[in-house]
Amino acid sequence: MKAAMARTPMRPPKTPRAAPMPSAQAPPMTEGKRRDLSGGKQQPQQQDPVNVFCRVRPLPSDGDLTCMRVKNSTTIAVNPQDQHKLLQNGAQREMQYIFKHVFQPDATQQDVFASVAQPLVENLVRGRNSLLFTYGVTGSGKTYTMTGNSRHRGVMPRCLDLLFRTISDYQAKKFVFKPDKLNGFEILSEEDALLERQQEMNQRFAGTGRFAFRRKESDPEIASQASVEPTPLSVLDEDNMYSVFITYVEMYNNSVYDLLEDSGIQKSLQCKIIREDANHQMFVHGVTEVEVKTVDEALEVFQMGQKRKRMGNTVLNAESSRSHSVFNIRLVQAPTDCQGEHVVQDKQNITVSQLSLVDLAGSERSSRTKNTGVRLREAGNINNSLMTLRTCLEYLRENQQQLGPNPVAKKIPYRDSKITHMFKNYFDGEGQVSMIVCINPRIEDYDENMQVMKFAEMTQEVQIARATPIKPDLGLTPGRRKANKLFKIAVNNLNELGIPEAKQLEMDVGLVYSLGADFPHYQMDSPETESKIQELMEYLEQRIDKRRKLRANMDLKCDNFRQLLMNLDRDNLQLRTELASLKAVYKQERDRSAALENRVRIHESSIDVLNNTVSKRERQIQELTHKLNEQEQLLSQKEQEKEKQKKKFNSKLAVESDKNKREFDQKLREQRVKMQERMRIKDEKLRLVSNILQSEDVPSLPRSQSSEDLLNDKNRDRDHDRGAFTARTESSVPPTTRTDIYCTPRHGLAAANNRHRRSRSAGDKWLEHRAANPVPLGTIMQPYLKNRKSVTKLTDMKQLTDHGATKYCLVSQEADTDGDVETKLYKGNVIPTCGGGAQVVFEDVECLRQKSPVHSPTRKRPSNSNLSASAFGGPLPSTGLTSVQDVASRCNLGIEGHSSKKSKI
Ligand SMILES: Nc1ncnc2c1ncn2[C@@H]1O[C@H](COP(=O)(O)OP(=O)(O)OP(=O)(O)O)[C@@H](O)[C@H]1O
Repeated sequence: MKAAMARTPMRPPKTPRAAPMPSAQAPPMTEGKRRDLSGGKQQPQQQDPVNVFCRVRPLPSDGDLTCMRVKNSTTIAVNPQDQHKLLQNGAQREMQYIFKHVFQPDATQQDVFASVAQPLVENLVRGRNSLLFTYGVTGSGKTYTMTGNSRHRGVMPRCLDLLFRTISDYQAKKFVFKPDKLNGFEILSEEDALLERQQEMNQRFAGTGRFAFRRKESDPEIASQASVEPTPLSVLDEDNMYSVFITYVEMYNNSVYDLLEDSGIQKSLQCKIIREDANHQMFVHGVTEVEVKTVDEALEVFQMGQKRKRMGNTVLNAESSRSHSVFNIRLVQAPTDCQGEHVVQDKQNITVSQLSLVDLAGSERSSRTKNTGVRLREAGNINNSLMTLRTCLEYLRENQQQLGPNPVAKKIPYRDSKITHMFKNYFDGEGQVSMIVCINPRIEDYDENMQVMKFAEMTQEVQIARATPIKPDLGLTPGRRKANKLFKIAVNNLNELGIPEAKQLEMDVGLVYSLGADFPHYQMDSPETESKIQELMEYLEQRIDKRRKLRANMDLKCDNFRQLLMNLDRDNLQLRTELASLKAVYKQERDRSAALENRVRIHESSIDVLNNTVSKRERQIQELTHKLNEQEQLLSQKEQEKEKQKKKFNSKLAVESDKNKREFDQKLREQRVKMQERMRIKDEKLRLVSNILQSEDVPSLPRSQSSEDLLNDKNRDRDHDRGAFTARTESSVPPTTRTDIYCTPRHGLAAANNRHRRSRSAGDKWLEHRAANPVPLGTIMQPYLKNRKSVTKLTDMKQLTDHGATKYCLVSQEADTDGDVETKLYKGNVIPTCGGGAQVVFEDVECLRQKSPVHSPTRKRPSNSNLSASAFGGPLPSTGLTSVQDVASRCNLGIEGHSSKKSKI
C-alpha cells in the first residue's frame, strides 16, 4: 500500500505502446499488428485499450462513512479516513484514479448503458465481438449494474432491447440459422426451417419444449424491463437477415455449467468443457443455444437460467453471486439473395458476432464475511479465479510493454481459471473489452477497493486488437431488401384498392431500382418513399392491365390449342392402333430374322471349320508334293550315278579281263611246260616202280613215296593239267613235305610237320565245309580249328563274310575197297576281293587216314563209292582224280559264289 501511495496518484491512461510485445501464447506482434485468425497473414490492425469504467454505488445506509469521492466524469479520488490504520503517521494523502468514465452514485442505469454498452451493441450489429464484465468487491453493485431489477433495468436487458429494435424488421425466420454444435451455424432451406417451426409449434401445444415460448401475457417484471424504447441503431446492414441466439453459463468452483441445459429428470447440471473452434474462438462445448425473436423471449430465457444460478446469503450481501455468470448474446447475419427475399444458402457468408456480458462474483475476505463450509470454499474459488484474471492481464500488459531487441514474453496462465480460459481469445485475439469497476464507497471496503482500483488502472493499459469483420461481397445490389419492402407495400396498397391480381405479381426489385438510384437512402416513412410507392403502384397497375390482356389472349390461344390438341389426340389414337399392328408384324419379322441369323451363324461356323480343314489338307499336300519332288530328284541323281558307275565298271572289267586272260594264258603255257616236265619225271618214276614191282624186290622207298601216293600225285598233276585246281593251291604245298602230315596207325604215331601246325592265332575264324553226315574221325590227331563254324552247303559267298571267317577248311572223305577211310582237310585264307566277294587261297592240305581192321593185306586202289552219299550228297567218282575235281568244283561254287566266271579258282 505504501508503494501504491508513493506512486503518482493521478495518471492518465497510457496510450498504446509503440511496440507491444506478444503474449506467451500468441505469435509475436509488432505495432498495430496482431494475429490474423482467419488467414494467418500479418496485416496492420488497430488496437484499443481495455475500456475501464468506474461506477460508485450509493452508500448502503446514510450513516456509512465513505472513502471515495468522484471528482469528475473520469477521475475518482480515494481519501482514507483518520481512523484507518494506514494513516497512523498522520499524513492524509488522497489517491486519484482516472478511468474512461466514472459514474456518480446517482448515475442511472441508462447512463451506464449509453456510455458502456451501447457501443458494444453497435459492435455486435457490425459483426464484432465484445466483452463486458463487472468487477468489484462483493455487494458493490455488479449484478445491479449488469442485470438490474424490475424498476431499474441493467445493461443486459437494455442491450437486448436495443438490439431487437434495431433488427426487428430484418430478422430471419426462426430456424433459418441453426447451430452446428461447434460454435458455428448452418443455413436451413425455407422448407426445413418451416418444418422445424412446426415441430416447435407442436411442442408448444404439448407443453414439452423447454424453450417453446408461448404467446402469453408478458411477465410484469420482464415487461417493465423492456418498456423503454431506445432509438434503433443505424449501423445495420439492411440487406442482411439476422437471428439472435442466447447462451447462459456459470463458472462455479472453477467448473462450467450450462444454466439453460435441459437436465431432464436430473436435478444437478452437468459440468461442461471449454473448447476452441475453427476460428480460434473459445466456446463451451455442448452449450444450449436458444434462438430468440423478441426481448421478452430473451429475458424469459435469462430468467430460466437465473433460477439455476448459484446465489447465496452472506454477511455482506443478501443475494450474493457465488459464481461468475456469462450471458452471451450471439447475432448471426447473412446476406439476402438478389430479390432481397431469402438468405443466400451458403454458410460461408454467415457472420457471427457475440456480446459476452459477464457478472463476476465479488472478491471477499473471509475475515469480513465470516464464511465457513461451502461458502468459504466458494469464496476461495472466487478469489482464486479473480487472482488468475488479474495475473493474466498483468502479464499481458507486461508482455505488451516490453521493449528491446530480445523481449522475454511471460507465459500467460489463461488455463488456470475457467473464466480466463473462456475469454482467452479476446485478450490474444481481437474484439473490444470493457470493464465496469463497481465500488462500494464505504470505509470498510477501503482496502479491497484499493486492490480493485489498482487492478482496474493496470487493466486499462492492456491493448486489444480491434476486430475488422470482412463482409462477404456477393456482387448484389445494395438496397434490395428495401426494394423488396417497397414492392410489397405497393402490392398491398393495390390489393386494398380492390385489385386482387396484385397479389399474384412476382417480386421484381428491378422495377423498384428503375424508379431512382438514390432510393436506398430514403427513410421508409419519408415523403420521397411515399411518392416512389405511388409511382410503383402505377407501374404495377399498368403491368396488371397488360397481364389481363395477355391472359385473355392466352386463354384464346389455349382454346385453339386445346382444340388442336384434341384433333391431334384423335389422330394419335389412330396412329397408335396402326403402330400396334405394325409392331406385331415387326416382332414376327424380327423373330424370323433372328432365327435366320442364327442359322447363318451356324453355317458360317461350319464353313469356317471346313475352310480350316481344307487349308490344312492343302498344306499337307504341298508338303508331300515337295517331298516327292525331292525324292524323285534324288532317285534320278542316283540312277545317273549308277549308270555312270556301271559304265565305268564295265570298261574296267573289260580291261581287267583282257589283262587276266593274257596273264592266265601266259601262266597256263608255263604250267603246261612245267607239268609236261613233271609228267615225264613221274612217268619215269612209274616205270621204275613197275619195274620194281615186277621184280618183287621192293626198294626202300620212303613211306610217303608209296605207289599209292605217287598215283595220287599223278592224279593231282592231271588235275593241274586240266586247270581244275589252282596253281596257287598246289604251289603252297611242296611235294616234299606232304608226306609228313600223314598219320597212319600202321606206322605208329603220325609225325607232325611244322609247316602244317595248326594256326594258334586267337583271332582266326574257321569255316568248315563238310559233308552232311561225315564218317567220325577215329584218328589220334584231330584237326585244330578254333572258332569253327561248320556248313554242309556253301551256296553264297555271304556265308563267308557273314561269319567273318578268315580261314576256310574243305573236308573231303574217301574210302577204298578195303574199308580204309581217308579224310583230307584243304585249308586256305579267305581274302576279300575288290568286287565285294571273297576268294580262298589254299595253302595247306591235311590228310587223316583210318585203317579198317578187316581190310586185306593186299593193297588195293581206294574206292570212294561207299562214301559218296555221306560225304558229298551224291555218287563220288571212283578215282582220286575225280575226287580232286569234285573238291575243286565245290570250292568254285562255295567260296567265290561267282567263281565259275573266274578263272583263278
Ligand atoms: N447503483 C446502485 N443503486 C442502487 N442500489 C444499488 C446500486 N448498486 C448496488 N445496489 C444494491 O446493492 C445491493 C447489492 O448489490 P449487488 O447484488 O448487485 O452486489 P454485487 O456486487 O453483485 O454482490 P456480489 O458480488 O456478492 O454478487 C443490491 O441490493 C442492490 O440493489
